[in-house]
Amino acid sequence: MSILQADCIDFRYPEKPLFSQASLQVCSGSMTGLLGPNGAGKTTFFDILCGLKKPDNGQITNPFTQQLYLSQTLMTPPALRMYDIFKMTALLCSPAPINKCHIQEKLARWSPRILDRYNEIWSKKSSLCSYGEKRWFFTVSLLSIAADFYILDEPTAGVDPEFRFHIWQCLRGAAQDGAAILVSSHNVDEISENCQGFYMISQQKFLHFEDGEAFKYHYQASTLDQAFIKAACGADMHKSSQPIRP
Ligand SMILES: Nc1ncnc2c1ncn2[C@@H]1O[C@H](COP(=O)(O)OP(=O)(O)OP(=O)(O)O)[C@@H](O)[C@H]1O
Repeated sequence: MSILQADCIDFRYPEKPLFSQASLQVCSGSMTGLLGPNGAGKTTFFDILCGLKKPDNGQITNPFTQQLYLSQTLMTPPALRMYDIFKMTALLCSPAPINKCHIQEKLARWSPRILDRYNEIWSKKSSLCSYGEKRWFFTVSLLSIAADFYILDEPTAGVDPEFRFHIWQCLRGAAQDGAAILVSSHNVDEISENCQGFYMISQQKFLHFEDGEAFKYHYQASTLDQAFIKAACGADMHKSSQPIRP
């Protein structure tokens, strides 16, 4: 098993410290979640992992050789069709030529009921696609490009429940095929249901939880959202047993 290891990462913007001695692991063949309130630093951390930003201190050991990063915002040239945009993306980031049959073969294994809609969006002009359609189309297309490490920044944001389901099916399929997946979301339910463990950014650290129950237990919360709010407020359950009421 290959493991990406981020050790004791410190990072600050001039006006804002984000990480202090923050550590995290991502293993091949599994999905790891990253949760954190708005502005906690999820995107910044992904940028650090991809070498787009340098940490002030700490070390990243990354054994993966082919990594793909789906950023939070998608901008597509309105005049182009979705397949043209995907082909340009694949030219830039796929180690081998990739065609539609190749993508369909993977989607048929991972989440077959997505295929009809995928084919429909494939030939649609980008200007005629909704944001949610673009989001799920590029997420599942990216997963069909061969890589050993996928980083996805809020892939399900703005996507309806049916296509959120397909996205998670495809993520699960890619992990079962051996990839390491690191995925962020604000939806604690979907992260805890789908990931094999997750990290919550709290007090500039990455706190690891095996599952949603452990998360609720740690924050003495009755719901996952309540646990999230307590973590976001920086409740330190080792120092205080005072519950923070959302
Ligand atoms: N280049 C920059 N210079 C200064 N501050 C920045 C810069 N980029 C981001 N920030 C600030 O750093 C903080 C973390 O931003 P980041 O986008 O990493 O958070 P996030 O956890 O991904 O947020 P969200 O959940 O809203 O997407 C924010 O307060 C943001 O305003």
